[in-house]
Order: sequence, then structure tokens, then C-alpha cells
Amino acid sequence: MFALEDGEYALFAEMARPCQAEAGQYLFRRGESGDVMYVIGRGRIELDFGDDQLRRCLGAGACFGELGFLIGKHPRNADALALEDSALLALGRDVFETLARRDPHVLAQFLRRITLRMLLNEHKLIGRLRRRNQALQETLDALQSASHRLDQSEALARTDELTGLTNRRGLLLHLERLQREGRLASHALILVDCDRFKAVNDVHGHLVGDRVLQSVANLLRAVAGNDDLACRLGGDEFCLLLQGHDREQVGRIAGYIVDSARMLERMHRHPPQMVTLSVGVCMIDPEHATSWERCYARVDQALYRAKRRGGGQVQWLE
Ligand SMILES: Nc1nc2c(ncn2[C@@H]2O[C@H](COP(=O)(O)OP(=O)(O)OP(=O)(O)O)[C@@H](O)[C@H]2O)c(=O)[nH]1
Repeated sequence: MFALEDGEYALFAEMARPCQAEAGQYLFRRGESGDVMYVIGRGRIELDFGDDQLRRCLGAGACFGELGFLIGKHPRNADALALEDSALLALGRDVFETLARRDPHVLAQFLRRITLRMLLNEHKLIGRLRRRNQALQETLDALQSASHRLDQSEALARTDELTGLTNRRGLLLHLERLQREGRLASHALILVDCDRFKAVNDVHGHLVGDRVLQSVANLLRAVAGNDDLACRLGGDEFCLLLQGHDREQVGRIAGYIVDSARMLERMHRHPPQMVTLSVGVCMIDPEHATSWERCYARVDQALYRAKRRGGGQVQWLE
């Protein structure tokens, strides 16, 4: 703790105004303007710098509030509270001037020591700020990587593992958004189901079955534009949600899907890389755009008709 030397204390005592502070009394508060320095003759004073900075407790011989004394009126940067009944010396600017005239050597010594103390305090403060900055940076990094991991796991939860297409959950979230924004009615729905897919698994095994599902996914991905969404709903069922196409364009796209699948199915049979596809199509009209279940149920009827008629074809909702 910085304390006055005996000679300094004796000299200051000659010129200072003695004062008392009762336990619990504030000598000054943070932010108040002041130009008096205090030297503790007896008792204990606590300096509270606020925020999370350490409180400092000073005893006999210590001085505080020295900036006001050195540079004149100055906002206090701490609360000064008497922890017990204390006796102090109060030194104002007038004392500074008198000291400078009467004993410049003692004043210069005092100034040198007090400047050193302020420098040390400043270094400590800079060190603390650096550590706090580093801790903040680390917290920020941790938050960023947590949010990145969250984004990744959210994206994963919306993606079908086998094909990389959006899964049913992702589709439902997408539809919810479209419904909220009142944009579902400008869409068309193409429902796609593999024909006799179980036989592929039974005859050639699940790995070949998986590759066929991946080929269907690739076909839908190739057909989907930037605003469209290709999904695997589960098992061997897929769908394509098309945006902003008229009925003729939707029909052409559905026909292209069925024709391409048939061609690929003929080209690669041992082992199969594709199966024929049954496709049900409907334009989502405003009347049915309020519920995905109703849209799905309607287009499923069309798909069912395509199945009943032997598969490998497109059927529209009548
Ligand atoms: N390889 C593989 N098979 C799957 C996967 N998911 C579901 N399946 C199989 O897909 C088959 C679907 O069979 P069904 O619903 O009877 O369909 P299907 O044989 O195509 O019959 P139809 O639709 O009437 O033409 C079942 O045998 C499931 O076990 C998967 O991820 N990989």
C-alpha cells in the first residue's frame, strides 16, 4: 500500500485541514467533481471503483483522491467510504501551491512516488482489460462455433441422409413458411413413387435398392430449379414442389421425370440403377393451399391412379 513517509506526513499535517469521517460516511462519490486529496491519520477507508473492479481498503498513512489535488477539479473515479470512525487530513489546491513554494523538494518526491503508483495502477488496469477482452473474445468464439454447430445440426435434421434431399421434416417447415407468407397457392406438387421397388431389394439387396433411391433423387435434383424443392418423403416416395410454373410447364416436367426414369431403367438392368416411376400431379389452388394434408391427399389420389394403371406414367388430379 502506498503510504506517506514520516517527513511528508508531518509537513502535510502542518498545512492541511484536519477532518473526521464517521463509519459509513462517504467522503466523496464516483463522478463527483473534487480537488481535495485526503491522507488517513487514523481509521480505514474503502475505495470502490465500481463494476467488477476490486475494492481497495486503505489505512493510516495512505492518501487518496490525489488527482484532484494534482490537476484541480476532477471527477472522482471511486466511492470513498469510511469503514470506521476515521481522522483525515484534507489537502486542497491551496496547499499544493504553498507546498510548491515552501518545500518543492518534498513535493517533487511525493509527486514522483504518486506518479509511479498511478502508472502501476494503470498497468494493472490494462492487464485486467486485456484479460477481460481475451475472455470476451473466447466467449464470442465459443458462441459463434455453437451457433455454427446448431445451424449444421438444424440443416442435418432437415436433410435425408441417404439422398441428401430435403426430408419430410424439412418439407413441412418449408410449407409452413410458404403458408405463413400466403405463397403456397403459386406452387405445383409432383408426387413420385418408385414402381415395384420392393422387388429390387428382394432380388438385388438393399445396397442396390439404396443406389436406385439415390438415382431417383439425382433425377429430381437435376429437374428442380432454384425456387423448387426436391424431397424424399420416406421409403421410395419423393416429391417435387415447383414454384411459378403454369400447368403446361408442370406437365412437361412431370413427363420428363417419368420418361427419363423409364429410359434409365431400360439401360441398366443388371443390376438395376433405376425403376419406373409413378407420378401424381396437381396445381395447388388457393382453395386447397391452406393445408398441406389436403394438398397431399389430393395428389396422392392421382398417384394411386397412376399405380393402378401399371405405373411409369403421370396422372393429374381430376
Ligand atoms: N434399399 C432401401 N429400401 C428401402 C428404404 N426405405 C424403404 N425401403 C423399402 O422400400 C420398399 C417399398 O415397398 P412398397 O411400399 O411395397 O413399394 P413397391 O414395392 O414399390 O410397390 P408399389 O409402390 O406398389 O409399386 C419396402 O420394401 C421398404 O423396405 C431404404 O432407405 N433403402
